[in-house]
Amino acid sequence: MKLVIHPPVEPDRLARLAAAAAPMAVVNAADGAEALRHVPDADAFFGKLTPLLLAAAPRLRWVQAPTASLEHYLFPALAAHPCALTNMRGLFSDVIADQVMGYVLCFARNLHVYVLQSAAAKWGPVGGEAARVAFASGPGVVNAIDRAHRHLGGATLGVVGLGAIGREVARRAAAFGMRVVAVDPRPADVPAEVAAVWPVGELPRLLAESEYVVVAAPHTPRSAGMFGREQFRQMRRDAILINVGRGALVVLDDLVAALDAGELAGAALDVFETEPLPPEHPLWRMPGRAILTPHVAGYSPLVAGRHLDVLLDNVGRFVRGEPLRNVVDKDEWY
Ligand SMILES: NC(=O)C1=CN([C@@H]2O[C@H](COP(=O)(O)OP(=O)(O)OC[C@H]3O[C@@H](n4cnc5c(N)ncnc54)[C@H](O)[C@@H]3O)[C@@H](O)[C@H]2O)C=CC1
Ligand SMILES: O=C(O)C(=O)CO
Repeated sequence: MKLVIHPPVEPDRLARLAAAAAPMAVVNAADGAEALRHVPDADAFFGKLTPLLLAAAPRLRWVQAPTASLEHYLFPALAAHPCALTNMRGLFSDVIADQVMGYVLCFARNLHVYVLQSAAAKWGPVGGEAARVAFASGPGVVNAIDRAHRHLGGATLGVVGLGAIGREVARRAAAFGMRVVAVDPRPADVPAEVAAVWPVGELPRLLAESEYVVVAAPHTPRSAGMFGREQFRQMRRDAILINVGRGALVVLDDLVAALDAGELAGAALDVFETEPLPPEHPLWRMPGRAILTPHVAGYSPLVAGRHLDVLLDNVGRFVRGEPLRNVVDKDEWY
């Protein structure tokens, strides 16, 4: 048996992989040519399999993708191939959900605006001039400053894609007292904290009800462009869109137009149609309404170890003929 790795992994990871794979041979291919020389008798592949490599690998029974997302790894010939495909989903769900709650808290409490004001030594509550009053609220009086600062308790958060990330978001949001609803074509292990899960056709209902809409779905042919002007018009005018799934799901020109038209109140994006987001993009000039992070929601010191654990676990399972972890249902993607 043979496992081909390409692009190559670092020597310490290779040593651990080789130990887990024994007696399967492991080839850490330095370049595409070396990978192509070795795939004809490969049983397993880890890394970026290309259509050329797949066509040259008649014995392949397992492909492990190095990411959770598959738009750069899954192509029609691989989707039609009988080999098992596994991915890295679930490794960063907790830390991504933490970041989502960070966005939610920023918009609820204007923290991102106060960070900008702190840098400029500016005192002034969002929603009004309060230099004259220490605490603006009075008994029974709801003023503009009150209205500009939101309660999370009782607010509705809609999750689009109730997978590993979506479920962690749901648990955290519920802990803040939020009501959580979701759409997902194949919901599984739905947490008790989720009030309702609907099919994707019910997206307009989720958009109409949610103050916060969290996109945590993969980029598939069906989800591309899922959020355009029509969907923004279905959102509440005070809604915040949060995208930690994939950039291709949200049409950014439409988002900018919708923000300008006041069809929604703000957006927090970690992923973009084009990464890096070009410096001339209008979203960079919407402070207060847009929080932009450079595809970092999945980073933490724990993730590299979890990544290696999945790889070692799956290599061992493959050698022993046991069911693999994180098997992808290719029909779900194509
Ligand atoms: N921002 C970042 O750094 C990261 C982003 N991601 C992205 O998040 C995505 C989700 O990751 P996980 O939750 O771990 O994956 P997962 O596979 O556990 O969950 C994805 C969920 O989305 C659902 N889904 C599929 N198509 C849908 C659609 N059209 N509408 C609504 N739901 C749909 C699936 O049924 C599944 O329940 C990944 O595919 C990846 O693109 C993943 C890791 C890091
Ligand atoms: O694994 C993925 O899909 C990622 O986006 C990692 O950051």
